[in-house]
Amino acid sequence: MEGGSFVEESAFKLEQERLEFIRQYMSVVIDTARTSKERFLAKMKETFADTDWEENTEYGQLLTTATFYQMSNDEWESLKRALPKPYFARVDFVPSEAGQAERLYIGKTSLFQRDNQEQLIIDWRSPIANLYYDGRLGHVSYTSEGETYDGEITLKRQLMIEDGELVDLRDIDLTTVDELLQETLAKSSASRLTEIVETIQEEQNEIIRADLNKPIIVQGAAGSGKTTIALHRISYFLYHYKDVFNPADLLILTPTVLFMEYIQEALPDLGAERVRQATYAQYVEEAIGKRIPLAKDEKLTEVLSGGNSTAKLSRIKGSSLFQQILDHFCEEIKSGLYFHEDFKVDKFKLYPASKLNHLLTKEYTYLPLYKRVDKLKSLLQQQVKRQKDEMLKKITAHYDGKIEKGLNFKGDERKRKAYISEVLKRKDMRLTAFKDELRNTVPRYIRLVKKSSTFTHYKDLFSNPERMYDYAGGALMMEDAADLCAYSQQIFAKRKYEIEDLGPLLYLHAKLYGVHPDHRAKNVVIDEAQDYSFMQIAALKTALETDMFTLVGDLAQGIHSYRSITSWKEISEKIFPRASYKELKKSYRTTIEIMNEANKLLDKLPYDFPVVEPIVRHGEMPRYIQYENIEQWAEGVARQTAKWREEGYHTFAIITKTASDARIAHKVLHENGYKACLLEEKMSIPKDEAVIVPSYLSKGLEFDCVIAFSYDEVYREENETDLKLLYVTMTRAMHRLQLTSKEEGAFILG
Ligand SMILES: Nc1ncnc2c1ncn2[C@@H]1O[C@H](COP(=O)(O)OP(=O)(O)OP(=O)(O)O)[C@@H](O)[C@H]1O
Repeated sequence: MEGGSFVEESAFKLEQERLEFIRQYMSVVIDTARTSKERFLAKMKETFADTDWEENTEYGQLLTTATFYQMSNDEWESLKRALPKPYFARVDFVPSEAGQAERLYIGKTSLFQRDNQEQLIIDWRSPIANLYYDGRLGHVSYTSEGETYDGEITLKRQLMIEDGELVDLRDIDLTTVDELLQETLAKSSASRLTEIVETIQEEQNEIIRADLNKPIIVQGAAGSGKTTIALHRISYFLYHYKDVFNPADLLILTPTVLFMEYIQEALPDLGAERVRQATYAQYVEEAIGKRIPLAKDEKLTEVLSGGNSTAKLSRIKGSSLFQQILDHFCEEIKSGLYFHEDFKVDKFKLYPASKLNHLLTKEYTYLPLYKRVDKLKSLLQQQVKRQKDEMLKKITAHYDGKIEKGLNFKGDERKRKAYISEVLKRKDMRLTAFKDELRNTVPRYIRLVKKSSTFTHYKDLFSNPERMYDYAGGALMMEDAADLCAYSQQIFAKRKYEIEDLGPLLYLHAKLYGVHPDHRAKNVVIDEAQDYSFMQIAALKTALETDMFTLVGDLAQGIHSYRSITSWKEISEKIFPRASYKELKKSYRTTIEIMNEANKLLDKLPYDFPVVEPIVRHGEMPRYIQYENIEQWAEGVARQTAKWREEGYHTFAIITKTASDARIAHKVLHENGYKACLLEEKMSIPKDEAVIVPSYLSKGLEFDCVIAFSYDEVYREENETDLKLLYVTMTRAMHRLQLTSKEEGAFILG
């Protein structure tokens, strides 16, 4: 323990004793959770053989209640996980009403006494735990189940526990800077995202605990904890709705499979391992139930080399205007479904076409288009069933009447017989035909409605530029409509689609067929949301039939802005009008020196991005290095990373502008005997090797030390995407950053 006044020492000892007891108690609870009472008692005696626990009635009582501890498997698992570090903070709270001080120990999972519900450890997600994150010493209040509780915090203590041992404790008063946060941030990264429950900051806590029944949009600076906070919000959500919500109904959308791997390890710690994860493309395939072959996405590379003639077309396909176009298109598809003939069985009119059309267009509007047709089909089937006997009766009565008349016929006997036999024959034929109709009329009638697949309709949309122009209602130039159609048809001809088609395809599918409930999610978290288009997000909302979204992103890192959003305004106004909007301006990842340098790039962007405030943590100044030849560069990398390793850093990345320089870096390092792994979209990040990664794939990731590398490709100030990519590159570094290039000025700054 550091420091060492008498008071601190005795406090330390008391905390140590409590920790020891709680850990023993937890072990017993864990071990005996599923065993019988007898075994529990034996185990208890054995465990506490040397403890004078019977003397202490409080502890004695506590132990006997452990036998009644009924736990779910999940609780049991999380208790096991919590054993090395059962809690991390203590808050002493004196409620205004009862006046009795409560000692609240806050941990990752709760532990309570079954008989009197006393909380031995309070889950960080519980309402009262908010006192730790939100409350200062002195008067405070918190809300639980709609009720507000007032009181006073008399002590707020951080407890550093490692492998079951209390290592240090720190009391926080009004003036204390958060040393624990500083220490945590100074540590080396593990190439994996971790939970941060001990050091969640107030601005982050507000987002985690924001109204769970409302969508939320978060604009957060690079390294402000967006991904981390989004995962903690999921954990908070699952905790609060654990009795009613299945984690599999929650979906996290990540930019790449690589990123999925990156966040994977934080999920179990947050009790969110069963949450679904997918990329947008994967999800669309699942929702539509078909594989969608995608053309190689070379747009970013084109943009970076100063081109991309199709950027405008990408933007159109992702815009709210395109949603309007698709809505008009669906209207047209709908009018193609109108019934023109009345529905009849035999000679009986069971449903006039006008009534069916009314149901199709006015009554069933809550259903996707083809689902309405399915509903009409079952309606007609029911109608047939209901009226069958009546119709049968009428047909029979008709012929029976004729037979009756025949029987009474007073003329030629031969003619009478022939007449009756003819009537009987006709009756027989009609009844046979009637039975056949009963079975087949509905399917035959419904078959008049021509159904086509989502893909067929989608391709059809691009077959007629005039029609597209009309749908746009003056918001699209004829020339653009023609380009859009010609360009898309060219891709379709190769039996491919492009990324930009995914949103419209999902939207159209949702409108025409709907998404099966098994493939829907009730709550969605989108990370790197700035890289999505309006259309992609609108399609998701329509397909999932919910607006329960958490969107986190950073517009300054919007490297696909030629096809994605450039402001949150339209998203919040047109898609999520109920959403709350929050901003995170502090960066927890990077040192002041690195952040200040990266901030210079924001100034050069044509937007009003706020300057990012780094949390006070100093490091070395980023270094710009010009190498003479590439072999010399490779040697430098080997030397530098070895030095960084000696300084205690573990994760290193060589970040290039695009894949082409990444391949060069990989080749030359390999030839010079340096082991580094070239990261591609579908790989996971190795833990003990430096990685080489193009900037756009490095989004969301972080490394202790970053070497930016430019060989053939330089960053140009006049190109917005270049500025953003360099910003992404620089903000991946937690502690050290070097920018290495063949040419001077390759990194705009320096
Ligand atoms: N309150 C905190 N306590 C400790 N560490 C934190 C805290 N907030 C964020 N961090 C750390 O800061 C780093 C950045 O977090 P994260 O990756 O979630 O940020 P981000 O906003 O998603 O970044 P980017 O937009 O650059 O991808 C992580 O290492 C995370 O653990």
